[in-house]
Amino acid sequence: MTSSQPPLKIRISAPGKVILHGEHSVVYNKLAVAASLGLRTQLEYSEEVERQNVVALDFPAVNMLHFYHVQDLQDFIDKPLPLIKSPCTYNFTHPELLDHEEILASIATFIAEKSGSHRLEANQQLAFTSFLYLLWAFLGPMNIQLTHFKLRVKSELTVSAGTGSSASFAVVIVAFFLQFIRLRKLKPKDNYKGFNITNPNLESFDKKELELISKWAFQSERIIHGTPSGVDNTICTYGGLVQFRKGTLPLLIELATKFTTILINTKLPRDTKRLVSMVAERREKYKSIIDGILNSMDQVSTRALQCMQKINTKTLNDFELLNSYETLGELTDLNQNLLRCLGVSHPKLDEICFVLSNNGLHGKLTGAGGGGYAICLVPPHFDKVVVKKIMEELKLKEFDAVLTDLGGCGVSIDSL
Ligand SMILES: Nc1ncnc2c1ncn2[C@@H]1O[C@H](COP(=O)(O)OP(=O)(O)O)[C@@H](O)[C@H]1O
Ligand SMILES: C[C@@](O)(CCOP(=O)(O)O)CC(=O)O
Repeated sequence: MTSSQPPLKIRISAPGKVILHGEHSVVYNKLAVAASLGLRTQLEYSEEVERQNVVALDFPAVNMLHFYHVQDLQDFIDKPLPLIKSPCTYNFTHPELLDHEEILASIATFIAEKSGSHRLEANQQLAFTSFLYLLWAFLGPMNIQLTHFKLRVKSELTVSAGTGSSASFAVVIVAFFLQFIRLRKLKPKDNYKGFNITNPNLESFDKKELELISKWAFQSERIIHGTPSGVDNTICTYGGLVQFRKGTLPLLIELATKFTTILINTKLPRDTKRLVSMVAERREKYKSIIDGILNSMDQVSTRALQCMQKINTKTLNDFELLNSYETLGELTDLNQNLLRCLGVSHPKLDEICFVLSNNGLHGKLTGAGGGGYAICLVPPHFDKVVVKKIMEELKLKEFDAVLTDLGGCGVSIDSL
């Protein structure tokens, strides 16, 4: 991205996530329990490209391969960054100082002017807006002359299905800008605040950097979701198992035990923003009733977390293990019914849960609902032949079903 230095290559990846308990209620400060997935989003940045003066943005998950003139992007990031305080107080460690709405308005104008011939679809527009937002926020205040590059972000996750594709996308882009600044040893322009990078290890991010990545990915989630709770960007940054309550520090739990799940895709698209605002409308109309449901969800998350933590200690005997999984199954049924009361289930999700319960397992939707994925924990003692049979039955009903373990590692800098 900068001239006069050897071409750079960077690879970053981040996991997707599942919410085990607490979707929707987490928006109202209730407890959520989420885990990362083995499925990841991968970013590849390369300055070894054939076309000079051209920036290629390749986001295959949303069918977007666009080319822009380097100078157009340079002019864009050289504009004064809209801030709520003076530039001398800002650098990339202060996302809270951005004038979010003003930046989005400038980006919308830029996209309208420069994307003339490419008519962007809604999912492409959101991805591109998020990229430009982060590009400007990180590199706008830096002394930098952009040159040609190619940025490709591919993903093993299904987009818009509740497994955190947007947070995972945001995390790799943010982590990339941070890594780029570290490798290029960029310095701020005179009118912006200086900063110190204290982590000497260029192959991983330290605690402070991870905090920053999660914070910035939250900004991107605001663009894509409107009013995110913050659970998705947290789990996609840190990986493992996360106990999350809005406004408090997330508690990270390292998984010592294998938690196997079946993930079942209804293949029905859904819109998180719409589902979250639908719950808000329902709450407005039936406040005390919905608050009762949200409080029950908080209790479900608390009990489920206790159970998982017990299992994670690896000290339970067979009987205790069986009991803990039985409780987890009952809590899953309870939560699915509560989510149904909130209006975020779907007949296809209910059908999946019915197939599972008919065969001795328990399922619930995961993420915003309305379609997307259902999740089902498989106890270690559960008959593998029955699991196979269930998966075949689900496939016959045209659902996609995969077995996967929870707890992939968080954002990582991958070797080239
Ligand atoms: N790999 C990706 N590449 C580009 N954009 C992505 C990618 N993954 C997600 N997005 C963006 O995030 C949006 C999906 O967000 P959302 O509906 O919250 O789904 P999810 O529940 O999977 O996070 C897409 O419309 C797109 O704008
Ligand atoms: C419904 C909600 O709790 C989870 C949304 O998850 P997803 O977008 O479906 O991955 C919203 C949020 O936490 O911001």
